[in-house]
Amino acid sequence: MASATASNLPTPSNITPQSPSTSARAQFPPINIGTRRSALAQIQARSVEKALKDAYPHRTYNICAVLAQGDKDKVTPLQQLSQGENAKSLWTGELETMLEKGELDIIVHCLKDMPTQLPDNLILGSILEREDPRDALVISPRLPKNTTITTLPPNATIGTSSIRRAAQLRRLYSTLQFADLRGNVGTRLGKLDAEDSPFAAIILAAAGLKRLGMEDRISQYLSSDNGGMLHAVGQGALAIEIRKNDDAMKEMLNKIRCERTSRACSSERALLRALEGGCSVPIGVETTWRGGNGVATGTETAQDYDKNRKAVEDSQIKLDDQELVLKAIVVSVDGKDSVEHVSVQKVRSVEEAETMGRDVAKTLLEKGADKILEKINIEKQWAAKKKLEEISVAS
Ligand SMILES: NCc1[nH]cc(CCC(=O)O)c1CC(=O)O
Repeated sequence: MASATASNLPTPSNITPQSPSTSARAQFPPINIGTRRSALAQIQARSVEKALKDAYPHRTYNICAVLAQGDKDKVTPLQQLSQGENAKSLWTGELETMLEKGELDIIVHCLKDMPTQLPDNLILGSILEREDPRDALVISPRLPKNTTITTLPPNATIGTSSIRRAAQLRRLYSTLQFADLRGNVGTRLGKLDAEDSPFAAIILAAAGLKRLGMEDRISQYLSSDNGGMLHAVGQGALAIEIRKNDDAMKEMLNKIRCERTSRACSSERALLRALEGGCSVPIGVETTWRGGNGVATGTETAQDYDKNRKAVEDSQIKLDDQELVLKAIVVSVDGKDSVEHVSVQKVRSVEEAETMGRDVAKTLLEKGADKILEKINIEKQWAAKKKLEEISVAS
């Protein structure tokens, strides 16, 4: 009889209790997640682990935090470190070797730190939803709380090792001074706050401060309409690097990617790739979305920024029908020469976004960015040559 047959089948009460996750855990090896060792890097890795866990709760995950070469050498100016063959793997070299060997399955990066060209057998597997991409002004605790980039004392020294940041600020605020400031976010804040600090303020990515829960240190959000600063390519977005042939991982990552961020950041990266800039070349960008019929967007004021961004993202207008606004600037190191361009366009895929980025690069070059970049490259070669001489004298 049907009922007798049915009662012979295993039911929840007569099988050995075993949750689906236990059996799956035995079946699948853990996913090894690589990251750098800073507090921020580890928070980022945990947020990716969480996103993966939510999407694939039956899998297990390990986070492996590795000390990068760029974190070890705190003396050589960044501009010189990013020279030659190994330039591109300064922050990611060790991790990439582990990924290639299969010791890791994914690496979590700040997209900003990822070179536009990856090793042959590795790819960018996924770009996650972007956090605030803007730069932020963080002032010394000795200055009045409402101090902004325009009300800093004359000749104030800004701590930053980013020539993109320094060049853009030199261009607009000629009295400001700049001094090298390296280390992870905590180190930089510590140097700003120290009794004998030479710095009146520093510039950091808002995303990093927000992820660290230190949003309250932000005195001013900088953007095209606020302080006249464009952020770095990919700033504020997390990216995952995987082995090119790891189809299973590609499939898994599809569940945690963000199409909007992928399109915006791909346009930025295509632009950078076409200009052949290394990480320290002064190229600033800003991508925002404009939602169809009159929905507000952009970067009108620091306060409106989040509101407008959310308004467009939550609007009924489909992503395909929204317009991507890509602003870009190339600045000479001294801030005296600059070329800007703004393009507004619907992009219906990552590929279309990349084409848009390349087109903007072409326009910038035609407008004179070629001369600015040429000069920077000559100066870089000089610095590299000097560094080589130093090394050969020392060894
Ligand atoms: N240069 C290091 C770096 N790489 C990414 C971030 C911030 C986080 C992000 O962009 O996602 C930072 C720190 C900073 O610039 O303040």
